[in-house]
Amino acid sequence: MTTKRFSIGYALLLKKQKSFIQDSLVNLAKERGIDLIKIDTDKPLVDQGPFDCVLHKLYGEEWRQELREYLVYNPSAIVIDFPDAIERLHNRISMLDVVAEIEAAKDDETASFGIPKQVVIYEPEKLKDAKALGEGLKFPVIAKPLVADGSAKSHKMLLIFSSEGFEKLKSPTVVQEFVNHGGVIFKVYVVGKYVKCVKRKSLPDIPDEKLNSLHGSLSFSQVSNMTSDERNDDKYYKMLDLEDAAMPPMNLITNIACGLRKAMKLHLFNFDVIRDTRVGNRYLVIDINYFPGYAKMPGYESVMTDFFWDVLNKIEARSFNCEKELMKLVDNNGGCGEDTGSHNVS
Ligand SMILES: O=P(O)(O)O[C@@H]1[C@@H](OP(=O)(O)O)[C@H](OP(=O)(O)O)[C@H](O)[C@H](OP(=O)(O)O)[C@H]1OP(=O)(O)O
Ligand SMILES: Nc1ncnc2c1ncn2[C@@H]1O[C@H](COP(=O)(O)OP(=O)(O)O)[C@@H](O)[C@H]1O
Ligand SMILES: [Mg+2]
Ligand SMILES: [Mg+2]
Repeated sequence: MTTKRFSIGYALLLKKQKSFIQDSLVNLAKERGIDLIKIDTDKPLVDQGPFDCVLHKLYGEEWRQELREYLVYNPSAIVIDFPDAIERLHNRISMLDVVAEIEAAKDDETASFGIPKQVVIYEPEKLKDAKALGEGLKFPVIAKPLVADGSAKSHKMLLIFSSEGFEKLKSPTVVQEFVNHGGVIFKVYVVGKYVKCVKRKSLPDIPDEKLNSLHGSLSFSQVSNMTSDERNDDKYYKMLDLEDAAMPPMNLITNIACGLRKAMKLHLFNFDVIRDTRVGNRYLVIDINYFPGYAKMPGYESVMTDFFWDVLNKIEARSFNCEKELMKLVDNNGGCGEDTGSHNVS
């Protein structure tokens, strides 16, 4: 008896291909009857395959059209994930708005979650002092580029201690309250129903007493991805032991992960969480990333292969079908319809 083989076409930037498409993943998937095949982005997608599934981290209207056309000619194919759903993660305001959508229903008695106070500034050059930021925001703050499109620029942040620090801001920016969190962030990787939380080093706390002596701003980028050499240069990181940091309650993390997954209609993402040390049992979501660096997740090969298998064997089918319905609605009406199918997924 021959068992059916499946094919997954992947369209990823070279950097992502190098980190994600490792031999260990390709071989494990192959053993489970799944062939991972590179999509040639210089050729029309419809001329390639046929693929049972398309996995991608590419953006832009042209690519969206290619996916649409592919589904017209291959109506049974599955696209992970739908570009319209990914899009909200390219803006640091719409990205975190979704947390409020799931907030009320999911707090439990022992811990709560939310997002830090933040405002969006479209013309930062006109910003003179913190009062213009409105009620409730106080120094220090972090300025983050509004656009989170994966470019190096979109990861460049400024930690601002006083009004002079605003002088450096140029493009539309989210100004977010810096929350002391013990120098540790929790990265929660979501792959379909699978949820994995890991600890990473973050920015050090800024004690109130120290704030008076700090002025202007300090720039930084992708702290949690710093190499150990970079960190070893810094005495704060030498002192900080990740092992000592307590993990957040797993039921809270799983609730947030499931809530986000359903609300965003996405299957592949991670989110960064910090523990507000002023409160202790309050957790703040600060960042959500589409298709993050899964290869850094322990045992990523089997997690991804299990997910692919579930998708291809239609265990995850209803939520994907829902996205296809949405795609039709977008085609016909230029807008999104109601979510009808993703709530069956736990
Ligand atoms: O490259 P990696 O493995 O560090 O993964 C990056 C992610 O790191 P993480 O898994 O959260 O530690 C990274 O997460 P952060 O934004 O640094 O929290 C992003 O997801 C990044 O993608 P993009 O630049 O926003 O498109 C991810 O980059 P790409 O691999 O998608 O280019
Ligand atoms: N509100 C905040 N309070 C304290 N630290 C923060 C806050 N927001 C971000 N950080 C720190 O800055 C880092 C980068 O911010 P993040 O929003 O995750 O951007 P990126 O998309 O570049 O990862 C985080 O990993 C964390 O170390
Ligand atoms: Mg982040
Ligand atoms: Mg990010």
